[in-house]
Amino acid sequence: MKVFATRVIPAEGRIRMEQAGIQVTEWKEKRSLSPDELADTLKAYEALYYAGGKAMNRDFLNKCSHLKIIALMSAGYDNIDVQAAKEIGIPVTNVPGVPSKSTADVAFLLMQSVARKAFYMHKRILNHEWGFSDPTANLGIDLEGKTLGVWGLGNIGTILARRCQRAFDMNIIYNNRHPNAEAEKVLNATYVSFEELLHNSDVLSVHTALTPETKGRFNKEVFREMKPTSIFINTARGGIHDETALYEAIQEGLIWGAGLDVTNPEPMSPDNPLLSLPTVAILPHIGSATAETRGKMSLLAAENIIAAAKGQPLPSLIKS
Ligand SMILES: NC(=O)C1=CN([C@@H]2O[C@H](COP(=O)(O)OP(=O)(O)OC[C@H]3O[C@@H](n4cnc5c(N)ncnc54)[C@H](O)[C@@H]3O)[C@@H](O)[C@H]2O)C=CC1
Ligand SMILES: O=C(O)C(=O)CO
Repeated sequence: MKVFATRVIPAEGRIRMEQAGIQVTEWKEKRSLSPDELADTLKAYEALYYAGGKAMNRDFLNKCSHLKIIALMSAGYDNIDVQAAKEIGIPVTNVPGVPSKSTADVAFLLMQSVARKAFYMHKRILNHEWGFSDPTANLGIDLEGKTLGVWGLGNIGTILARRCQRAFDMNIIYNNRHPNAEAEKVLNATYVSFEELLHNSDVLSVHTALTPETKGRFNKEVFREMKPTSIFINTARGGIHDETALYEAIQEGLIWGAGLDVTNPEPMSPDNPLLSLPTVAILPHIGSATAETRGKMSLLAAENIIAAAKGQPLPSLIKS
């Protein structure tokens, strides 16, 4: 089988495929191929190893109907029209659960960074503005004993909740499509309505997929319902929050601050006013970016390709 990868992929995954006799070609340029360029390129391949790039809509998928598999090297699959792929007959796989711990760690990092204005303090040092002598200056907020609200208590949200409980003895509330009895038992977490989540969270962390239902959900009206001392965290997808509304909400004191690993669009412009706020911490979508995790993600994507080449059941086929 001949596989085309949309980016240079971790060696673990590439070597695993090569050992299985699969020929892997990687797109090595920094710019992403346009959908038309990618569709043209794929005429010479039987499988797509998607490690990032442009969104794959029905029109694109129609042009690639010969593919035996599209293997995503991500847990999220909002970048592809899975329903269209199913109708066209292209199986799509992802890497569920593999990036969870590393991504929860980034949410954990962001909430502490916002609470203590860490990114802003770093910028001040670079600007020769050390000036800590005033005891009322540079004040952050403590997380100990506060309430973490998780929107979407799945793989990542559950790990974050456990981290917060162990490190800061935080109380856990959550809102999900369905109550999660197992998590409630392990975390002593309480299921609440979306409105209660907004009203009662000191830190509100978003962990739902980006879907038509979650898109743009965190708008000005929603931020208005949150505590003025609260921290908004999003490591899921930038499309879930409205960035202008988020900036205004912090400026107007509707919420205390925000930590984002995902923005809308990506990359975020360096001129975005959010970057100038003391209680904001922004990272360039590095949730899963550790050597260990990316290696494991690349391996599971490779295992899906190998299974497709052998005509075996796919380890992590997206069913919906
Ligand atoms: N920043 C990064 O590098 C990474 C980001 N992600 C993002 O994180 C998202 C979550 O990942 P996982 O925790 O593995 O997914 P998951 O599927 O295990 O958990 C998502 C949870 O959200 C709930 N949910 C979905 N729609 C909802 C709604 N409208 N209202 C309430 N709850 C809803 C689901 O029931 C589920 O419990 C992914 O979809 C992906 O977009 C994932 C990995 C890395
Ligand atoms: O896995 C995902 O969905 C990501 O966003 C990147 O790891």
